[in-house]
Amino acid sequence: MSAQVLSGKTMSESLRLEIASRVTALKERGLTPGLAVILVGNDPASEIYVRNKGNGCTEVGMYSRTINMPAETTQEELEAAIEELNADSAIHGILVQLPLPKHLDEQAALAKILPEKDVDGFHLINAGHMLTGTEGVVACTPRGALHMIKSTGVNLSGKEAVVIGRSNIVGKPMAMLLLKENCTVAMCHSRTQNLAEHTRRADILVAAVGKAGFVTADMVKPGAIVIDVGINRVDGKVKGDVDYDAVKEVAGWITPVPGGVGKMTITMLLMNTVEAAERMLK
Ligand SMILES: NC(=O)C1=CN([C@@H]2O[C@H](COP(=O)(O)OP(=O)(O)OC[C@H]3O[C@@H](n4cnc5c(N)ncnc54)[C@H](OP(=O)(O)O)[C@@H]3O)[C@@H](O)[C@H]2O)C=CC1
Ligand SMILES: Nc1nc(=O)c2c([nH]1)NC[C@@H]1CN(c3ccc(C(=O)N[C@@H](CCC(=O)O)C(=O)O)cc3)C=[N+]21
Ligand SMILES: [Mg+2]
Repeated sequence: MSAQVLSGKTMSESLRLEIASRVTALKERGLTPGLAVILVGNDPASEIYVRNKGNGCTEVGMYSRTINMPAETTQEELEAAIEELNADSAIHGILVQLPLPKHLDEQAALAKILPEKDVDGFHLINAGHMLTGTEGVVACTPRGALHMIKSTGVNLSGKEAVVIGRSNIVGKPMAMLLLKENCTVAMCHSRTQNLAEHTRRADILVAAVGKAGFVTADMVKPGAIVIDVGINRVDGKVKGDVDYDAVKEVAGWITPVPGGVGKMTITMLLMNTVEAAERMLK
């Protein structure tokens, strides 16, 4: 038996129709939702992501702006660009593409974004909402991944969830969302001993490691929900963190790369932006 494929493309199509109709409703009230992306330097992977975001905005009728800044931009210049977008009434969502060049302070830059315009959910206020389970902006990748997990219809309460990776942008918020769904959650990382013993217990396994083909079939419990967050460039192709062909013979559900979590991340970014615009009309 081969796993059911959870298509981020198919799920995004219906979600983007819903987003587009909410954009239309806002436009009828005189407000066009706007998303601004700040890109410092020219990392090729970031440029693909920025392009996909721009196309997504066009697809749902949103306004999109990309601010390209040179690699040698100073902290003061970056923060001034953020402040300008905070004050701009055409902009409802601000995203600072990470990672920033090494000389820049990421946390200080994120702290400058108005929490209401922080559509990434990376500001400390939104990170705090995530930790306390109160209402705030939920980070796009974990939000998209949870949507895919829920689409299986499996009752998550009491299930074993294992997240590999503990970054602030993926692993940690993903673990918090699964905890909120009453999963028993383990967060694994590079210091974890006997990783496969943890992953083999997982009813829900999320891989956010950044290593192509890292999760092999022997690490997966038969019938598990396997969510592949990884985006790795291998010989010019995009590959996930999961050894897809082998794992799909063991898992119950699996997400492809591309066309999986990455697609949903963009969709949830559009969702967070339309929600930010709606809050401004309330
Ligand atoms: N699909 C999407 O929308 C998105 C995809 N990504 C992709 O997801 C992946 C992860 O991204 P991100 O969280 O930012 O990456 P980071 O590099 O910030 O984090 C990687 C995590 O993996 C852990 N790790 C590394 N090696 C091992 C190992 N051998 N065993 C167990 N754990 C290990 C690290 O542990 P430690 O903390 O101990 O160092 C760390 O917690 C990347 O491929 C990235 O491109 C990222 C964002 C969005
Ligand atoms: N402030 C900030 N927020 C982020 O959310 C953020 C970030 N910085 N830095 C980089 C990572 C990476 N990330 C991706 C999102 C979507 C795709 C994506 O669109 N993937 C498609 C296309 C992949 C392809 O090019 O083929 C897919 O998987 O189908 C990829 C990668 C967001 N991140
Ligand atoms: Mg990182």
